[in-house]
Amino acid sequence: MTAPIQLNDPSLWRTEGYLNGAWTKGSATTTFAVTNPGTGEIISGDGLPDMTLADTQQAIEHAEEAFKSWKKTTEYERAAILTTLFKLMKEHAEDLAQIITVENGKPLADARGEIAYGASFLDWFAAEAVRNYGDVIPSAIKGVQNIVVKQPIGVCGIITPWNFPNAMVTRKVGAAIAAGCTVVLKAPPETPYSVLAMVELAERAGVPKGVINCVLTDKNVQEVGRELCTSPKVHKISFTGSTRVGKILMEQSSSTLKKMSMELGGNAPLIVFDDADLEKAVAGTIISKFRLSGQTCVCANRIFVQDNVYDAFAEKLAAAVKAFKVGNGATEGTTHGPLIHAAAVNKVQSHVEDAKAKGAKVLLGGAKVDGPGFFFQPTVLTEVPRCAVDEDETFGPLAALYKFKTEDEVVERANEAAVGLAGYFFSENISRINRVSAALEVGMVGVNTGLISQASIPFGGVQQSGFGREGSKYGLAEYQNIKLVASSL
Ligand SMILES: NC(=O)c1ccc[n+]([C@@H]2O[C@H](COP(=O)([O-])OP(=O)(O)OC[C@H]3O[C@@H](n4cnc5c(N)ncnc54)[C@H](O)[C@@H]3O)[C@@H](O)[C@H]2O)c1
Ligand SMILES: O=CCCC(=O)O
Repeated sequence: MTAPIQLNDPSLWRTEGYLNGAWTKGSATTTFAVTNPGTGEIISGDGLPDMTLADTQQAIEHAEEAFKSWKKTTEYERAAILTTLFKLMKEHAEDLAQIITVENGKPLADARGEIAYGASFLDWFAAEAVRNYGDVIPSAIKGVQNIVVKQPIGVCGIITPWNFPNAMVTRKVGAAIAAGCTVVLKAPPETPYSVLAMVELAERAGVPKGVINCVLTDKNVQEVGRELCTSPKVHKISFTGSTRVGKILMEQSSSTLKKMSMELGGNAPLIVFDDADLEKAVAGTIISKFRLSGQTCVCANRIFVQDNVYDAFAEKLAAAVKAFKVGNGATEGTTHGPLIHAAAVNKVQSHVEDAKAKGAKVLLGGAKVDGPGFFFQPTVLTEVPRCAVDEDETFGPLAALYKFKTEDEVVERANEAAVGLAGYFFSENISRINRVSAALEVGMVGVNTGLISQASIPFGGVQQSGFGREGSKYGLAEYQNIKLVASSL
């Protein structure tokens, strides 16, 4: 099938899975459709193959076979391939961004930003690969030398979400390749084309056959996931997605005691203290809350504002949100795109209705948008009481403003969530900045900023947001085993 959009390089629009260096439907007997959430139109023609359990088993075997030689490549060889892939991404950045927008819906400017972000992980891990240092440890046993080396863990099962269809792939696969691992990648059914385009570029960059394998499916996702988790040939699972699915994968992986990285859901608190610079706080809230129309795991979910600046902050925030241009991400000037599907729109609606029923006031928005595509009005609620938002991330464009009086009270509220991915606060008081940064029970804190994501930072959460860190100097270790070699001299 030809691409539904004009690409400079139409061969980036792949329509099959990828096993052992070959594009294939595998043993699929059915297909699944992909929808443009900005228009509601199906963009996948006759559909993509629903690959099967048998295809996954094959993919694992190919990855296991490829690992035998790939693990012996030098860090410099792997870094060179990652650098080539980085350059190819830059060269094809516009096509890759167009592909994201047509299947995910995000505005083109954001999609271009995601490609730059995604590419930065390849650049980062190319550099990390050649800094894969070991240790020499003083020995307590006379005549014995202790050397510690880091080795690739083996075949990795990688499961990525639709919200960053490109960057979640490069963040994981970049690290795996740098470490010397091979991978079986299960693409998200909502946004498979971005994943396939990256696999195509990886092939062009010289990634040998079997090192990256990609399974496509919607219908068989549970069987495919279970196989990745239970196969004794897979030594690592890296997952980004919901806490609900993360728990299933962890339970399934217990039979083989796999190493796991779990980047799960959040329910980020964002706190505006009365000593904040309100302009900074509004700008930070806009980026944190409304990035990708609220569909990032690090989006602010519960916005706590101190009582004596509450009205002023709410008014400024609503004025800024009113200026959004909501629409199809491919349309020039759109600042905020659709949600991924109708269920996502319904979830936002249910959170708004629940908050309203309990006493919240609608300052702006509050309703679905009629017409094609999956849109919800950017919404600001005030006087928000305890409600569904406290319990669950909305994953949509709803800014729920809670009022608080004291620092102690708000820190306790912020830490009530069972999850702990990101947290943000705004204050110009250095003592408070130190106290609150230390007190928030999250993996990542943004102070006077709503944007924290970069390749160089350890991305990840605590509690039910999962464990493991991606990117940064810690990211490579997720794909490595530490081995001691104690030798008699
Ligand atoms: N912490 C992070 O870095 C991060 C990043 C992005 C999204 N998320 C979280 O992901 C959620 C939104 O994404 P979603 O709704 O697509 O999540 P999801 O958990 O439903 O899906 C994520 C991926 O898991 C796959 N999947 C679903 N069920 C599976 C199963 N039984 N076995 C194997 N794979 C399965 C999906 O096909 C998809 O590829 C939110 O909770 C968000 O916070 C977290
Ligand atoms: O939504 C998850 C990832 C978002 C990010 O890396 O900033």
